Amino acid sequence: MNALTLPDIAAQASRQALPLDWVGMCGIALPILIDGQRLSAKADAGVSLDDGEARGIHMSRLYLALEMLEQQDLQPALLRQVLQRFLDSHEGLSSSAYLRIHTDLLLKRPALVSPLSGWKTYPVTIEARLEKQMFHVELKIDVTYSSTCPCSAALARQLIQQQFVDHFGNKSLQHEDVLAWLGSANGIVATPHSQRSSALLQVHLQPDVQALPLTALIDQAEAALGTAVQTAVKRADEQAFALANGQNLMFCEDAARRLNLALKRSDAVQAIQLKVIHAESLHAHDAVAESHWTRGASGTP
Ligand SMILES: Nc1nc2c(ncn2[C@@H]2O[C@H](COP(=O)(O)OP(=O)(O)OP(=O)(O)O)[C@@H](O)[C@H]2O)c(=O)[nH]1
Repeated sequence: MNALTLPDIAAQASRQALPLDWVGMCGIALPILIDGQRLSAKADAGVSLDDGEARGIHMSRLYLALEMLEQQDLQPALLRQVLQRFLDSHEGLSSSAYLRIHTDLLLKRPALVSPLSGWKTYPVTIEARLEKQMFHVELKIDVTYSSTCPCSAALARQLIQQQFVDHFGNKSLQHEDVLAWLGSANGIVATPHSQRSSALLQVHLQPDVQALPLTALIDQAEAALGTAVQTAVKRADEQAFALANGQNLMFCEDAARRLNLALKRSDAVQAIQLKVIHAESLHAHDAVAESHWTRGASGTP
C-alpha cells in the first residue's frame, strides 16, 4: 500500500452537519523559550470547525505549526504567527484559532538578608486566540506568599498583655527583667497563625503589547503582597521574614485589594481577574477572595 491509497477519514463529509467551537489536541509536549530560558511546556492547540459538513480538522497541521515555538523567544508576535498558520492550514474550515501553553517559569530569587539565592517556580499559562482577525493574549500566573491573620495577631497580643499583667502586676518594673521576660517563651505566650497562600492572577493584555510581561507582573504582585515565599533561607533570613510577616498582617480581602491596585497600574494590562486563596492553618477550609477590573475606554482605571 502506498501513501496515495491511505484512507483519509477527516476529508469525508460529516453524517451530522454541525459546526464545533474548538477542536484540537491538549497536552502536547513542547520545549519553549521564555526570556532565553529553555522550559518544558504542554500545549493545547485548536481551531473552530466552522464547516459543519466537514468530518474533521487536520490535527497534524496544528501539531507541526508548533515547531515555530521551539527556537524563538515566546512573544505575542510569535503566538500570532502560529495561530495564523493554524488558520492558513485550515482554510475554508476554521475562522478561529486557539493556543494555550502551560509551563513553570523559573526565577532566581535573592534571600532577604544573606547573600544567597535560589530558584522558584511559577506555574504560568499563556493563552492566545485569533478570532475574526482579532488577536488576544491572556496570562495566568500562580504566585505563592505567606499571610498572617491580623485578627489572630491582635488576639495573641491581648494574651501577651494579660501575661504581662499576671507576671509583673505586683512587681516594680526593672528594665532587665522585662527584657528577659520578653525573650522567654513564658512572655510571648501566643503566636498568630500564618499560612502559605496563593494568588491566581489572570491578566488580559493590551492588544499592542510587544513582550509578555510575565516577570514584571510577578514582581509587581510579590511587591504588593510583601511576603513572597522564600528560596534559600538562613536564620537571618528567617528572622527578616518573621518581621516582614509581623509588619504585613493581611486577610484574604487585603491581599485581593492590594493585587487589584498593583496590577492595574501596569500599562500592559487590559483587564484582570484574580483569586487569592489563604489555605488556613486555623481550620481545614480556605479563606478566598476574588476581584476583577477592566480598563475603561479612555485607558484609565
Ligand atoms: N480529525 C481528527 N483526527 C484524529 C482524531 N484522532 C486521531 N486523529 C488522527 O490524526 C492524524 C492526522 O490527521 P491529518 O492532519 O488530517 O493527517 P493527514 O491527512 O495525513 O494530513 P493532511 O494531508 O495534512 O491532511 C490522522 O491519522 C487522524 O486519524 C480525531 O479525533 N479527529
